[in-house]
Amino acid sequence: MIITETASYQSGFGNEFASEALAGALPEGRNSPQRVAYGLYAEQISGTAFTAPRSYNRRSWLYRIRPAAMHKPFIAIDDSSLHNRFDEVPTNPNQLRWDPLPVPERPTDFIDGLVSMAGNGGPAAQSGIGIHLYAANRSMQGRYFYDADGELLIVPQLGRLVIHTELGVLEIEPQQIAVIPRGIRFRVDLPDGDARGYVAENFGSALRLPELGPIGSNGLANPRDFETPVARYEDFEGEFELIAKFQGRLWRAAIGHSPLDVVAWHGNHVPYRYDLRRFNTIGSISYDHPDPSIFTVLTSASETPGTANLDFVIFPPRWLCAEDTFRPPWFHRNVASEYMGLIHGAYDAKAGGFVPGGGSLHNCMTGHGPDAASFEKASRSDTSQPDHIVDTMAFMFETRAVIHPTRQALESPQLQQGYLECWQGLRKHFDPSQR
Ligand SMILES: O=C(O)Cc1cc(O)ccc1O
Ligand SMILES: [Fe+2]
Repeated sequence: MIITETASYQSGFGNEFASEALAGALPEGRNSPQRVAYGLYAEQISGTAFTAPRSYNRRSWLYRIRPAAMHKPFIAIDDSSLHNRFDEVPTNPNQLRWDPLPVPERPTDFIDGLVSMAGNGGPAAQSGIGIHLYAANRSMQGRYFYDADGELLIVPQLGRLVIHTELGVLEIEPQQIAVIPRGIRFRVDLPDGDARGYVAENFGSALRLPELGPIGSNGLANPRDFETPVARYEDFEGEFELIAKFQGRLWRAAIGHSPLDVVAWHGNHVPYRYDLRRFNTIGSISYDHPDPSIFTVLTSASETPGTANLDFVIFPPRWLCAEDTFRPPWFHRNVASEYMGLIHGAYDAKAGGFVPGGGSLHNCMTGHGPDAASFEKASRSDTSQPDHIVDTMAFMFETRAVIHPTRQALESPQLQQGYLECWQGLRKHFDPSQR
């Protein structure tokens, strides 16, 4: 079943939201009255320690038809391509690049279509990230999912997703993103049939907006452009399945009703969406290419100040006008590790080979930068004229720890064999007699 009604949203990032699908379902003046209106059950979901500082604390109160505890036992699923085994094969320092996953031919829903490519840390330590791809062609039917291991940042590249969550419905298309908090149950419909994209599974602290420092009180991703759904509930009974991701593997339990039965809720542990085309890009208007941290949409802090567990960074359309400057990304090595994907168009540091739906991995201290063709072009361009970079939307999952590719990523037919060739044509220009 595909539901195409338009979803409704509340605007803002990290707010204390409140929403009810039935008037009067939200208790007034307390969270857990002796009896909740309409015969609902009250249930709290905590996304941070009870005692986390107020500015970090995340929790929501849900008023639902049945409590989350009502389901049959979980049984392990052994053959899933979604997992967190980041130690299966030695991690090599090579520059790696993959072609897009093909959209499957046999019926595959969002959960079955997930393939783990790489990651670091893990759910037990509650730090690090998983990097997964999905390629799917049908809606989840009678199946619901939650991830106890981390928050999910979903970045579609092909096809729309209609994400029905406990707290309401999020619709996203390529160039929009959705974040589903740890533990929140959901199912995904694919209104266009074919769908493909990227998922960062964040085991660490919840994503939040970066500090703006000297930029001031506005800019980058503006808080009011984040949208959280209004309450909407399903009152369905049937022989359904609840899939949990717990400690790196999938578990299945029978459930006799839809767990998306929350009639009203309030709190700040909430799903949200954001349109990357709304990003207010800030860059150099004098000289030099700045560090890519200026493109941070969302960040998951680690215990070390300024050193993120995960930065979600985008490279949107923008003007380049820095003078006497090599304008594309410079050659560099980074103590942090960089997984990149391409949502739309082309990336200005790569003339070929990095295609929408594909991915690249440049790990800690691995040299990378523009390919030979992009270097030659940009080092000769007329920098007295501005360049309008259009038709592009690349992104990076940048993380402080090395990103380990999974066995299935390294054995994948999509792994490009000749990626390093893109730098072999860089010519020696050095001539000590010519300044
Ligand atoms: O490697 C990349 O293409 C990502 C990147 C972009 C940029 O503008 C500066 C540094 C960086 O790592
Ligand atoms: Fe880089």
